[in-house]
Amino acid sequence: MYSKHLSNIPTTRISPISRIIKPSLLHHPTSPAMSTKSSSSSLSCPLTGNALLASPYYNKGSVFTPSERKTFSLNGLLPSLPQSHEQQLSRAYSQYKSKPDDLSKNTFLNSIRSQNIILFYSLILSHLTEMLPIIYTPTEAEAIKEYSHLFRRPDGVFLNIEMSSEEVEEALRGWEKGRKEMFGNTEETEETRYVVVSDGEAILGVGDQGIGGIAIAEAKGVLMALCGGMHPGVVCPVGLDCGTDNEDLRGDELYLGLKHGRISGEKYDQFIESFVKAVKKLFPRAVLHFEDFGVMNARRLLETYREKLPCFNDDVQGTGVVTLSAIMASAKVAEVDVKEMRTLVFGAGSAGVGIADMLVASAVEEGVDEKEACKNIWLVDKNGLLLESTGDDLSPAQKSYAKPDSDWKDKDTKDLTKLISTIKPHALLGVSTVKGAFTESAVKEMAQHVKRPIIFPLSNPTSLHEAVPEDLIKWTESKALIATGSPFPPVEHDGKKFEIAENNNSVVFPAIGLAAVIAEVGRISDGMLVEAARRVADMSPALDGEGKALLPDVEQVRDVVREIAVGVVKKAQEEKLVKKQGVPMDEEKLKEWVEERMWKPEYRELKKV
Ligand SMILES: NC(=O)C1=CN([C@@H]2O[C@H](COP(=O)(O)OP(=O)(O)OC[C@H]3O[C@@H](n4cnc5c(N)ncnc54)[C@H](O)[C@@H]3O)[C@@H](O)[C@H]2O)C=CC1
Ligand SMILES: CC(=O)C(=O)O
Ligand SMILES: [Mg+2]
Repeated sequence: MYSKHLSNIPTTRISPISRIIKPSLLHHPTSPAMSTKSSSSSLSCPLTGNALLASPYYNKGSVFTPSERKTFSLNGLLPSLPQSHEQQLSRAYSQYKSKPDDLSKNTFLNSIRSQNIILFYSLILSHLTEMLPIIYTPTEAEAIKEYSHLFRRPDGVFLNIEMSSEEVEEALRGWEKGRKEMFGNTEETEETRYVVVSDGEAILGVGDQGIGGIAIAEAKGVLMALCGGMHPGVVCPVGLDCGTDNEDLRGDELYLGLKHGRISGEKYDQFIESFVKAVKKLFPRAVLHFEDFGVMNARRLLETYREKLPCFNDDVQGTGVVTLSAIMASAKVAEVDVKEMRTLVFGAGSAGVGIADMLVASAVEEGVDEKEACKNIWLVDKNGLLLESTGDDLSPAQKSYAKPDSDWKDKDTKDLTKLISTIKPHALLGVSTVKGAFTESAVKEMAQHVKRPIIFPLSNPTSLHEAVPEDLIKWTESKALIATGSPFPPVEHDGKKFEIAENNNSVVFPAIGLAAVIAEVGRISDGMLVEAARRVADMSPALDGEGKALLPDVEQVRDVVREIAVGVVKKAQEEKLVKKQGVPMDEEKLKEWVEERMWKPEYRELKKV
């Protein structure tokens, strides 16, 4: 299945650097980013001398050619001998390796990003499995906790709740002006196309990180370029500083954000409204990505803005999509019909309800009645199973899943093992941030009722996983079908190897974002999201044999992203949501069209403006 989708991609023009970067990333050495015209191999550069060396977008460091050194007044500003991109990568990699721990590696890579984006992205793409956990979960969570201590230079827009709507607009306008000055307004980076925003309240499982939350917006923006092929110059990270309830941060004299408690209610809503209005006004073709908002806001904001502009909540919808795809793949392996599956979601917060909703959306697409679909999903939160009697304490989104109390009279609604014994779920999904919550007794109970227990401990970072794969394999005698929120190495058991899929929204949001941007969709529909999940499930390696991962390997993320993006654009075409003119209808042509719009981190010859 996997190869069916990935085989017919033409391999063309392999540059020498293909020894380091996968050939599939080098198909279009001169590819444009967001433009419909193909660009020439050169790039117009408005800068010279030290200003050029200081620009991460044009800087090539030791790779500047003799003629570029002459044209751009660089002679004397660099050591004499020009080197190749490969040599530069090799030097950067040995510097990276010399760093003593993961956090220092994270700092090192971010420092490269602020010096030279081609080097940064090409280095990571050549060591994706090794470096993704350093720039993303789990290490990024540590970096965010230390944000105010590690801070060197800002990247993105810092907005705070005390700003008037005029000031919010002015700050975003200032960002756009600086961006245009930097790029000299080239065709491929004409305007901001993707805005990632976080208010820092629920960061990667490590809670309220205040203004440090801007770093998750940066990291997700980096993944948009790295995995999604969005030109890094059209991505705008935004941090919304609304105060913090994290006492440690407030007590830290180096903390860089507002030192009062979080402001909520009307003032918060007005602040968000002025931000979204300014985004719509200043970046009319942008897609807005919400990241790591608190449980009281994530869903609510998505519902408020979903019909007003193309926007997306990654924790709710991205997690929902990737989990749905792993469930679809597991269902094929376990030979159960997804529509009939019983699912217990442990942790009924943003991610938990998002997953439940995606399961329902997919069942509805298959013709199942929405209420019936909800009956097959049980949500458990810190006070136990969600019941109708808990009504007032439940959010509107949670209420659809609350079970009638009459069905649960005399039954335990709190203990996980007992819940499993009553529900007999096919799938158990953990998004609770409770380390070790999937105990041996709970897992063994599950394995008594279904042939292939589908168990996904998805909480991040790694230290918060509800169970570790090794135990799940042992407790179920290798029957469990597993996916985890952060990466895990394969498990060896009884002489067999079991690959563990990383079920992280990073596989899907770059594709959904890319598709939404290049096709200029009016909104992001449930149909588009379900199609994204189907595309990923069709590429599941687990369909090719026992022990293989449920989800595609991270090393193939670019190819996978392209396939998903094609599906999403096609669905948007069916639903008449595509505003961009001339988007091909034919699948093969569409594939090429998407590929041509994926930015790749390769040096281009610089020419004077
Ligand atoms: N793998 C992935 O792609 C993603 C993973 N996550 C992870 O999922 C976790 C949850 O994230 P969010 O939903 O955004 O947070 P959230 O705070 O909205 O939800 C967590 C929920 O777990 C509940 N909970 C706490 N203790 C519990 C207990 N003992 N039993 C049952 N439920 C309990 C909380 O009351 C809350 O409703 C985090 O660790 C996050 O990093 C989130 C998004 C994507
Ligand atoms: C992966 C992600 O978005 C989270 O853990 O919040
Ligand atoms: Mg998140």
